[in-house]
Amino acid sequence: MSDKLKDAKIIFVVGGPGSGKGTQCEKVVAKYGYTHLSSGDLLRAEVASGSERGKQLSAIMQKGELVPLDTVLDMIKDAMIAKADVSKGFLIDGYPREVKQGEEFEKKIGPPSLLLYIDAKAETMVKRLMKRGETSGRADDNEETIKKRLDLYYKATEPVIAYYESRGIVRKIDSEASVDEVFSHVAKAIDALK
Ligand SMILES: Nc1nc2c(ncn2[C@@H]2O[C@H](COP(=O)(O)OP(=O)(O)OP(=O)(O)O)[C@@H](O)[C@H]2O)c(=O)[nH]1
Ligand SMILES: O=c1ccn([C@@H]2O[C@H](COP(=O)(O)OP(=O)(O)O)[C@@H](O)[C@H]2O)c(=O)[nH]1
Ligand SMILES: [Mg+2]
Repeated sequence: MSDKLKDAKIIFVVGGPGSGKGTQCEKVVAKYGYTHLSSGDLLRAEVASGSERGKQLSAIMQKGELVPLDTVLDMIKDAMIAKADVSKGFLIDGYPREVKQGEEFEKKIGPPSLLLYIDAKAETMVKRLMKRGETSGRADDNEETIKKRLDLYYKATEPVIAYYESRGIVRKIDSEASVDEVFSHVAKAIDALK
């Protein structure tokens, strides 16, 4: 476990593609001043840098597959350490994507105190992502890749929720309602932490 991060408050934000993780995290940042780290955003920043590693990542993400665990975890850890002294807490958005990622995170960084499970119907997620794709410029917001991301979510990521449920830290948030309505439930879950 990392020393600098040993007392850090950690919240995992897990949900399908387009469930609204990023949207809710922004609102948490505004209200609570937490540090928002989206594993997908970190990876996209690496791609945008044009580095050799970024090129490899881009190919994987374009297919909707998962990049190697160590790559993502190192990026998250570096970003957390950079903020450790000033952060009130960390929102880890879009990670863990599979149980193994959660286990490795805890070994290298520490345990989460809450897992926000942002839940929407598959149909809703597809609709939102197709709409977002009109303006997002994200190479993976297209019908074919969305389908693969969804399949992988159900196969690899849903088991993550069951894994943490047994530890009693999962709060399931229905994200079919309006953004503000959903946020009221997110805020309740965070307030209960203190
Ligand atoms: N009605 C409604 N729409 C939402 C809500 N949250 C997000 N959306 C819409 O759904 C789209 C996807 O939301 P994001 O926050 O980008 O979803 P995400 O879970 O971060 O998805 P990835 O970036 O693919 O990880 C956005 O463009 C929003 O317009 C919500 O609570 N209610
Ligand atoms: O821990 C992660 C997070 C993201 N990704 C890759 O980045 C893409 C976009 O992830 P993001 O969380 O932004 O979007 P979502 O999964 O919600 O579509 C995924 O499809 C994966 O290819 C990954 O491999 N590991
Ligand atoms: Mg996102």
